[in-house]
Amino acid sequence: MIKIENLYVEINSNTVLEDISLEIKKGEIVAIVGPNGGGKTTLIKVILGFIKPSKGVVLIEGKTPQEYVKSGKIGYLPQRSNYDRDFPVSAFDVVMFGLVNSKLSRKEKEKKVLEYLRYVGMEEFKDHPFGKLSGGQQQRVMIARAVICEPELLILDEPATGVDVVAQESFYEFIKKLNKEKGITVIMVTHDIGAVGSFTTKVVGLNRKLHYLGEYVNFLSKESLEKLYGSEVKLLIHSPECFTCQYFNIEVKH
Ligand SMILES: Nc1ncnc2c1ncn2[C@@H]1O[C@H](COP(=O)(O)OP(=O)(O)OP(=O)(O)O)[C@@H](O)[C@H]1O
Repeated sequence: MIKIENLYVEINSNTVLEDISLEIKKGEIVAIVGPNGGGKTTLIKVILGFIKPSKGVVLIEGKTPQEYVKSGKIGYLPQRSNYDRDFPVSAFDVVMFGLVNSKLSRKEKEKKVLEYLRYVGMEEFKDHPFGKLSGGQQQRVMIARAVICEPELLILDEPATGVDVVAQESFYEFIKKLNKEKGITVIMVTHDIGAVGSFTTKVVGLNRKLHYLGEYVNFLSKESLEKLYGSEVKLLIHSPECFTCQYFNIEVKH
């Protein structure tokens, strides 16, 4: 679905991405990880057609990102901001914004908004002021807005920032469900590789260059982590039940 070849991006004469080549197939869930300033957001902005590469090729379904974006097949959830708690829009209105370019009638749009609010488990909050919802609830509403136009590709930039651990878990479950039921390809920038690793098909480790491309289980080796984050990296294990512990047969002592 996405083909990136020898991509270079320069911003203010600084090379932010250097010689990146990778492919993403339809139906994958891809995690982009790496240290702060490593170029993760820049890479997704290139895929979204917001930033033009200085060199290299980026094709989505054989089209340039700019052409592909015009087809309306990308849903995008930018990095979470602190929404104004008094901003007078309801959860319903926020999801409706996702249909701004749709040719459906008003009635059809309303029906679809309710359907998507139900899908993300937020129908009962439809008339709630968006700013007064919790962080996890706001993210669900924002996801409904990003997917209501039925995209083929969903791009999420640190979607679980500021969302508590329990809400994060159900949020990631929802992403998996979207991928499975609607066949949406998902690209996600994240700092919490431990939480998403078990269901990603591919990990992209970025620190200006492509330091890692492959499966999550191999990513967790000391070498690949040090290569990406430097020699001081420490692996923090969350609980004995976590996927990482089970996979590597790590015993957790309290
Ligand atoms: N508009 C800009 N003007 C100047 N420099 C920029 C701009 N956008 C990005 N950069 C630089 O490009 C580099 C990569 O930034 P980017 O936001 O892609 O990193 P990131 O991996 O997403 O970081 P983080 O994890 O902190 O969100 C950084 O050094 C950043 O300072």
